[in-house]
This record gives sequence, structure tokens and C-alpha cells, in this order.
Amino acid sequence: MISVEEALAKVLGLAHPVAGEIIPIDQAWGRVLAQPAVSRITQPPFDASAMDGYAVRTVDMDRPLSVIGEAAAGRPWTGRAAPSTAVRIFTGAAVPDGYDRVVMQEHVVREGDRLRVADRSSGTNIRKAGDDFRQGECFAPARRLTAADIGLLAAMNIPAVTVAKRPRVAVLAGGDELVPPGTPPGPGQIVSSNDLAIAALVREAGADPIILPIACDTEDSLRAGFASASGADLLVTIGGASVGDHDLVGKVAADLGLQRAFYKIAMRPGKPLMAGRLGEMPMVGLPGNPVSAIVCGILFIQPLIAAMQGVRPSHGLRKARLAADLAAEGDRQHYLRAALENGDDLPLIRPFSSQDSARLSLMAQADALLVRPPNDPPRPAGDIVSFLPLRG
Ligand SMILES: Nc1nc2c(c(=O)[nH]1)N[C@H]1C(S)=C(S)[C@@H](COP(=O)(O)OP(=O)(O)OC[C@H]3O[C@@H](n4cnc5c(N)ncnc54)[C@H](O)[C@@H]3O)O[C@H]1N2
Ligand code: MOO
Repeated sequence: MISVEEALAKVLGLAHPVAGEIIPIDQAWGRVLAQPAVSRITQPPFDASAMDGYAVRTVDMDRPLSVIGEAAAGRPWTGRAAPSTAVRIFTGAAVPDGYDRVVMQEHVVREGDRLRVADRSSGTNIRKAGDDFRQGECFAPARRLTAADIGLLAAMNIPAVTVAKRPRVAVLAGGDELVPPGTPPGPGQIVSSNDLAIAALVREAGADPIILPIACDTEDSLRAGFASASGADLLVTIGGASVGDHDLVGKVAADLGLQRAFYKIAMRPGKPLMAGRLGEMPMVGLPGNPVSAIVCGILFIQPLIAAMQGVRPSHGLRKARLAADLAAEGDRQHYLRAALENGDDLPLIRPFSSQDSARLSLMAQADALLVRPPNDPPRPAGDIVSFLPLRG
């Protein structure tokens, strides 16, 4: 069995970048730039006042001044500067040539057009042209665009951007026991939840899921499921990955020519994970236990989708103090469902007493996955451990 780190590297190695598409920036939140955006303008475009007040010359600050004009945002003053003068100015207005400072109106005494600077303590209150960004400057963050990014693109006067297309991810659940949500389960049947959960993770990662009809535990049915995934950017199967007589995903994939990257990893939950390439299309086979499927979805499918869009991967691990003693670990890296609580220097992390990989209710309650390396020794409460946050 390979390690989680090796498996992740192999999964990321399956990623092809998806094609780009041009979209208006008001639809670009959460998308990833496929080409750098190049600013069309310089910001501020001129030396701009940061305050409401008076534009003055520093050399004149001790003298009585006369107010000779007014500059407001969008209405520049076009007169000529002269010694011992000031121009009434408002925030965002272009500072007229010849003046090198704006004195806040709270710091002057004005009578008619006569003005005296009463307080010289503040700075120049001028935002220099190009202070924020310059025409021709490139913006190419290797991450999903945030609200601030959209604002920046707009300020750069860029109305449309080239982003990575949303990958199309086929999600294929299989099992004779499964019925879709809303259908009354017959004897021995359960409701299929994994495909919905994985589709939600896919959407969270910025891709479009295509939930395929549930396959039966026959080679023919699985083969038909695989065929209906053709044209997708990624196929994720769920279940049928283990060693039972009805676990046929690996066999069918191999018959269809899967170039297998790996099968089985030293991870708990999630041991029977498989991945490879079917022709051009990456395929990841998730284990059927609901918690195993979701944990593998977070650890492998979401980073793979990110990589397909050109997002730089980040492990996202944080530190916490254990709230309870833990026994020694086995030989697989363990991801324990846990609650987070406020702590003094670090958050406290409290793993749930049951770590059954079938218990979706505990997965839904968990704030975090506590990560324990293979063969981790017993740990007393108070030890510092790593965790992966599950919210935000
Ligand atoms: N002899 C062994 N048995 C098992 C091993 C092993 O090493 N040796 N590994 C166990 C582990 S670990 C896991 S994880 C599971 C994974 O098995 P499969 O990937 O083959 O999954 P299934 O057998 O199809 O299902 C397991 C479990 O999950 C339920 N399930 C499946 N799909 C869904 C779905 N879409 N929605 C909700 N629940 C689903 C299914 O009914 C089973 O209860 O194998 C262990 N066995
Ligand atoms: O690895 Mo299985 O995924 O423990 O339940």
C-alpha cells in the first residue's frame, strides 16, 4: 500500500488542464484565471486626495492663504497654482499641479476665502498615481477568484476574463442494494447517499457533477455506466472497490483498459481507493463506505479538480491540542472525525468515540479531520496534533 502523500501525487499527476473560456467578470467569482489578466489602466490614474480639505504648498503652510478654486471627485480644477494659495478639495479629486499636500478641513481655520493651517501634524494625504497598480500589470492568481479579485479586475477596466472551464465530473455509484433518495427501499436495500455527497464536493471544488444512474453489481451494468461517462473530464466511481465477489469496479475498469496509477492506500478510512486513466480521462474509484467516500473526496477528488483548473494545491493542515488521550495508531494514516473547541493558545480537538466509516451523522457533525500518521504512538491530552478543517 502506498502512502497518502504518494497517492495524492499520483492523482494530481492524472490532471489535464481543462480548456479556457471567456466570461464577463460579474460571473467570474469562484472561477480560476486560465490567462493572466492585464490591467488596462493605472490606478489611481492621477495624484488623488485622500481627504476632504485644502490642497496647499508645503512651503506656504505658515502663511495666511487664499482659497482660489475647488476640485471635487470627477471635477478637476484646471487653474494654475500660485504662492500663498489653497484649493478647496474633496476625497478622490485630482490634486491640482503645483500643490504637494492636502490639509484636512478639521486642521484649518477658514474665514471667507482666507485660510490658516492650524495643525501641520498629518501627512500629505495624497495617493500617488499608480500607487495601487499600473497599466500593463499582470494579475494571475493560481486560485479561485475572490470578491476582492473581482473588484480588482473591474478596477483594472477588464470587462471579461479567460477562465478554466468548469470540469465535467461523472459520478457513478454502484450496488444492487442502492435506491435513489425518495424511493422506498425494499428488503436489503438502502438509499444511495454517496453520489449526492460526492457531487456536492465536486460542485464545491468548482466543477459540474453529472450524477449517472446507479449501476448494478454486474459487469454489464458497470460497463454501461462507464460508457455513459464518456466525454466527461473525470470519472468518479463509488463502491465496489474492495475485495468481495461483487466488487467489480477494478475488474471492469481494467477490462476497459484502465492504466492504473495505484490501488489501495495506507489510509483509514479509504483503504481500497484506486485511480488511473481510461484513455484521456482520469478515473478515481472511491470506496463505498459513506465516510470513506467523503474523506477520499476531500483529500483526492477536490485537489484533482483544483489542479485541472490550474489551482496551486495547498495541504490546509492546522494545529490543535488534543482534548483527550489517544491510543497508538495502526499502520495506516488515520483521519478521525472530530469536534473543535476554543482553547488557550490553539484550538482543542476532540475526536468522536466512534470512528465507524458508515456513520454519516458523525461525518456531518465533524468540524475537522484529526490527522494521525501511520504508527503514531499513544498521545496524551494536550499534545499538539494536525487537523484538516471541514468548514470554511
Ligand atoms: N474482506 C475485506 N472486506 C472489506 C475490506 C477489506 O480490506 N477486506 N475493506 C473494507 C473497507 S475499508 C471498505 S471502505 C469497504 C469498501 O468497499 P467497497 O468500495 O467495495 O464498497 P461496497 O462494498 O460497495 O460498499 C460498502 C458499504 O457502503 C455502502 N454504500 C456503497 N455505495 C453507497 C452509496 N452510493 N450510498 C450509500 N452507501 C453506499 C454499501 O451498502 C456498503 O454498506 O469494504 C470493506 N470490506
Ligand atoms: O478504509 Mo474503509 O474506507 O476503513 O471504511
